[in-house]
Formats: sequence, structure tokens, C-alpha cells
Amino acid sequence: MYIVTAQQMRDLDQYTIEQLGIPAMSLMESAGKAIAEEVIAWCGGQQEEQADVPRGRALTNEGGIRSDERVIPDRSRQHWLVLVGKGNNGGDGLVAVRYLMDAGIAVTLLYAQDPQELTGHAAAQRDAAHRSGIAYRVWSEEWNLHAETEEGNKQESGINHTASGSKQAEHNQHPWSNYTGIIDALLGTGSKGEPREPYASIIRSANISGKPIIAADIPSGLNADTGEVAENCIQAQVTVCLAFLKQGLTQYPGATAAGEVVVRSIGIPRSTAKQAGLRAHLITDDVLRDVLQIDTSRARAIDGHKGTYGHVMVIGGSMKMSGAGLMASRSALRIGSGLVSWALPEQLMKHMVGHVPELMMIPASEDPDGQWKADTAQTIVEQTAKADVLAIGPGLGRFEDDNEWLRTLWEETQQPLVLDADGLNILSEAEGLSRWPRRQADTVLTPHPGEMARLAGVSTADIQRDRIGIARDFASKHGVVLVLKGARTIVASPQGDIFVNTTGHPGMATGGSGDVLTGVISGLMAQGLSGLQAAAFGVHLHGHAGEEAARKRTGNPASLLAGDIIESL
Ligand SMILES: NC(=O)C1=CN([C@@H]2O[C@H](COP(=O)(O)OP(=O)(O)OC[C@H]3O[C@@H](n4cnc5c(N)ncnc54)[C@H](O)[C@@H]3O)[C@@H](O)[C@H]2O)[C@H](O)CC1
Ligand SMILES: [K+]
Repeated sequence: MYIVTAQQMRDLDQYTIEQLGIPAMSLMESAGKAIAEEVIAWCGGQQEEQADVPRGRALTNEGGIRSDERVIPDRSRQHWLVLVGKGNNGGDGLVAVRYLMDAGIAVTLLYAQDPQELTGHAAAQRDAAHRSGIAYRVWSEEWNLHAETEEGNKQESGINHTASGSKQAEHNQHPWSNYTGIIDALLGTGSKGEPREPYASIIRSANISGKPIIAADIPSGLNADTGEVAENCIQAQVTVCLAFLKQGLTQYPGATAAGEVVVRSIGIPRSTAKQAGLRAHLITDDVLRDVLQIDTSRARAIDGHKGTYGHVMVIGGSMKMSGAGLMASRSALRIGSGLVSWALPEQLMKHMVGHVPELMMIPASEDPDGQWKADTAQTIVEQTAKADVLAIGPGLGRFEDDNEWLRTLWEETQQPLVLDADGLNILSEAEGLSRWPRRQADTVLTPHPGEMARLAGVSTADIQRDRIGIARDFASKHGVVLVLKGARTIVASPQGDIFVNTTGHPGMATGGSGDVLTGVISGLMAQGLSGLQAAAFGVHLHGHAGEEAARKRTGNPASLLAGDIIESL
């Protein structure tokens, strides 16, 4: 599934209209119809939940004649308020009301501004809606809801509300209380910056009203590119995203504001995205297979042997962080690497013997405290000769002249490399990435937002503000595959490709989870995948394993341990 920026969406829109000759009005018609269909489906789902009617009753099928006439029991109880902005997002809402009315759902338009201010296609849709007899209001102070009435609204939220108490009764006289749901068609991809008045007040009041909100294209107040939310941003139950998935819907906090995201086609051919050379995707099974050309079955050859599946060398672990190296090594084995060696301080090795019998260990540092020393660099380079992939960093710790140590490994090894944890922290120091030569082999960096901030020389908040943009720029600038971890992990390639992961579980926010990912990615690279393939497939599998591990635990998901993830790989 392609992911687009607002500008890319505008370009595709323009191409479709000007080059393919599909009229803009027909795109808007399809957009509004898709939004209405999702509202109808949502209302149907709610009714079914209440009436305990099985899902799937949306299409009538009588005597072999199928119709999209919806079966919503007791439609008369539905009354949706459609918030209309003055751009084309508002135009989509103006189309949707006609289809909702046709489905027997009562609708009222609430314009943010004088409807006469609408222009172009939106104005034409306004006229069609008004001629169809749809009632409308224009925003005024009487609609303003203030936070102090929020409590009353929380009690009131939902479709079947029964008022009780004087505060509630008073609140029910408020204009918002007449409606069962809200469509947000205020601002779409054409909005810039914080919503101005009266949009900000409308958004705030709609949120406070406690009514379910379905957003057209994006929640108003969301930055469609970065996922940042304005101080006043619609908090939707569902977002009906039009044509292509907008980048900002994939990243937090935007993903929370959007609720469930449904991407609906509006007649812009999918092939236009490929022709336009778009390179950002959500990681799905199709994308892994068709875009990244990965055999996701991970089938083993009948005549394969351990040498067929590669040899990972993990370089890390120290007395204070012994488990990190162990978990990375164990994960590399679990994901199917034929052989795994772990280079570690000799002192530590004595304690590790027997923990993972399948693992080979290389005593690399003679430091009596079980720490790494810079003079091990050459020995390690020699030892790596037999490995296919190197994984440097899990549990490594910091030590004197570690920058020189890492630079030697960086320059004098020819194998693909995965760099994590303190490996990244070493890299982010003065004598680091910007001054080091590019490696010929694939190099994958796997920072969490804090490590990314140190690598990029900005704050963690800066990173989180535009994760996709930062990952894309960094990977291109430094010629590395970058895995920016956190919910909705991003994989960026040196060529500008972006892959966004959706698998995972909040319980994975636990120590060691990153070490497991390092093992998974390096283990996949050992089996022949490129750095980009392994990173995208690795984050996907790692997330799935986390979900599976959480499912297996009977207690609170907060009890998930990184070791549980390994066992679910
Ligand atoms: N995918 C498509 O190609 C299609 C998209 N459609 C819908 O159109 C919007 C984009 O429409 P556009 O007219 O470009 O912009 P908006 O409706 O989002 O809003 C522009 C409108 O709002 C004013 N404005 C801008 N920033 C602010 C602000 N911070 N506060 C207040 N007002 C603001 C600006 O001056 C304009 O007047 C897309 O999202 C889809 O919903 C088509 O309907 C079908 C084809
Ligand atoms: K919107």
C-alpha cells in the first residue's frame, strides 16, 4: 500500500484530471460517496452490536437481485451533522450528505463560514445539496462548547442516551445534542498550520460533544505529512482516507487522532503512484512480496545445510549488559541463521557457557572487569573472516578509544553490518558517520528515537515530530539503511524508499526488544536478504512475534519480556 505526502497527492490528483481526463467533479463524487458508505457501515455496525445481529447485512440480496440499499434498522434515530470547510474537503462532505439522506439517515450541514464563500467544485456541490433539500446552519457562538461541559457530554456520548439530572437536561438543549454523529469535512490536505478560527473552535466543540466523528480524508488539524496534531485536532473514530494513504495517518500522534483508517479508492488509478515513482509503502504481505521481492514463506531448501543459511557474528555484550548480546545471538539463530558466533569479553564468556548450546563463542577482550577494550579491533577483524554478517552493539558498553575501535571494524570489514545500541552512540560522536567513508556492503542502523536524536544532533522531540522525513533524509545522506524504531517503525533506504511497519504491541516497549530485532535483521541478512529487505521483513516479523507473545501471556501485557518475543519468532 502506497503512502503519500499532501503534495504527492495533489500531483496525482492533477495528473488524473489533466492527463487522464477524469473530471475533478467525478473524483469528488466518488470521495463523498465513499465517506457516506463508511458512515452507513459504521451505523450498521453500531446497530448490529446493539441488536446482536451478525455483521454482513449491509448488502440486500433478495431473489438474486443485489442492491446497495442499506439495511439499517431504525434509521430514523440517526442524525448526522456534517462540518463543512470552504475547500474541497468540504466538497466531499457536501457529496456525502446526499448519499446519507438517500440511505434514510437525517443530515444537517454546519458550515464553518458563509456558504457563499465556497468556490469551484465545492460550490457546485453546495448548490446540489441545497437543491436536494438538505438543511444547513452556519457556525456561530451558540455552537461553542466549553471544556467545563465536557463531563456532562461524556455521560451523554453514544447513540442511545437517556438524559438524567439537571446538568444533563441543560446540556441536551445544546445544538450538538441533536445529532448522533459528526462528519469532519472541515480541512483536508490543503490545510496549513494550526487551524484558524472559527475552525479551531468547531474542532474543539466537536471533540467535546462526545459524538462519534468520522473524518473525511484526514482529521482536521492533523499535519498530513508528519502526523503532528494541532492544539485543536479532530479525534476521530474512523478516518476515510481518499485515494492513497497519507503519511501523517501512519505516525503517532496522528494515528491516534485518526482512529480506524479506511483507505478508499476514488477513481485515481493505483498505477499512477508507480508511474510517478512514489517510493513509500506500508509494510504488508503484498509489499514484502511484490515490492521488496522477498520469499515470505521462508521455505528451506530440501538439500540445504547450515552453510546455506549464513553465519552471523554478534559483537557485543559486557559484564553489565550480558543479556543483550545473548538475546541478539539467540534471535539470529531463531530466525534461521545457519550459524551464529558471539564475540564477547572473556570474563563474561565464562558465565555464558551452556546458556545457548547452539551458539559459538569467541573470547575477544581480556579486560579483568569484563569490558571491551580498543586493542581488540584487529583480532575481531581477523575473526570476522568466516562470518557473512556482523551485528555490532548489543550490550557493548562504552570504553576508552571506542571510536577508533569501531572505525577499524567499519572500514576493515567487508561484510554487511547491523549497528545498534552503543554501536550507534559511538557513531554519533564527533569522529563519526559524517567523517567516515561509506561502506561498500549494506549497512543497517537501528536507532530508537533517543539514539536517532544523538545521531542527527537534534532533540528526541524533533525526531518524533517528523519521523519519516528525518529517516528519509538521514538514510539518503549517509548511504545506510535506517530503521527508526518505536511504534510504527520506519525503514528508509539510501535510495529514498520508505517502509512503515504496523505490526507490534505496546508490551514490546521493554529492555532487550531492540537486541532481538538486531538478531532478527542480521539473521535474515545471513540468509541472503539485502539490508533493506531484511530490515523491512525483520521489523514486520519482530512485531508479529511481539503480538503473538502478548497473546500467549495470560496476565497483563506489561509483563512481556524480550525473551518471550524470541520464543515467538
Ligand atoms: N485526493 C484527491 O485528489 C481529492 C481530494 N479531494 C479532497 O480535497 C481535499 C483537499 O482540498 P483543498 O481544497 O486543497 O484543501 P482543504 O479542503 O483541505 O482546505 C483548504 C481550505 O482551507 C483553508 N485553510 C488552509 N489552512 C487553514 C487553516 N490552518 N485554518 C483554516 N483554514 C485553512 C484554505 O484557505 C482553503 O480555503 C482533500 O483532503 C480531499 O478531502 C477531492 O474532493 C477529491 C479529489
Ligand atoms: K477532514
